[in-house]
Amino acid sequence: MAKQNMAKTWDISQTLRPGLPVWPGDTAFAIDETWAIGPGCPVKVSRLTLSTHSGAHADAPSHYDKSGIDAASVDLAPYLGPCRLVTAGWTGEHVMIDDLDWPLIEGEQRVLIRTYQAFPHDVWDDNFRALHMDVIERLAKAGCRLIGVDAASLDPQTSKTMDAHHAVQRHDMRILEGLVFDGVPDGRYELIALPLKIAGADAAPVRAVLRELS
Ligand SMILES: Nc1ccccc1C(=O)C[C@H](N)C(=O)O
Ligand SMILES: [Zn+2]
Ligand SMILES: [Zn+2]
Repeated sequence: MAKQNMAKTWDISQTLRPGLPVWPGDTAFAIDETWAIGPGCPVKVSRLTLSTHSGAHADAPSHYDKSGIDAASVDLAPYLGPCRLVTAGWTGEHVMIDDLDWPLIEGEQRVLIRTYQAFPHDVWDDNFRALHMDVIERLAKAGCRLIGVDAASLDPQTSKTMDAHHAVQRHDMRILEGLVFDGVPDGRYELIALPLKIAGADAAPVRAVLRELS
């Protein structure tokens, strides 16, 4: 039988590992052995300790909305389907409306925004580029249901008002953060990034993948 051509895929997830850069003060990633293979024990089993916002993850509405639903309750449709990866300019605390190519974005239900030329895998970046809330409003008007970023948050690290998250809340959009776009060309892909089904969680890790559209 002819060898089936497999569609090209890109893993856009961070590796969850000890030393993973996390939000200042948040829970460090740890993995510990509960059992080890040896005499009388046929298996290795480990225990994970991690923040809900570790690595590539999906915020649940409960992260920014006191009456918001948890990660186990979100509909999966936004996290699975065609998306557009675009690159914002490289300067400024916020990605502004003029930093994005709106004719490419118009009509896209899932929009991924690259702010890093090279993802900071091994250091925490206090100055990641946030999205101006006007960008969220314009994305919602353009039909966007899910926003994905390579930054650690949609809002600046020092934000107390969480303007971008609350604009997302107003339009009931969904969020992916901590994605890694290095080596992935701008363009249209199939996004696969399903949040783990964790009851009560304000966010959940995802194994985020982009697949060539057939
Ligand atoms: N771990 C945290 C602890 C406190 C405040 C924010 C965070 C974040 O990680 C930011 C989050 N990813 C966000 O959705 O904005
Ligand atoms: Zn988050
Ligand atoms: Zn967030």
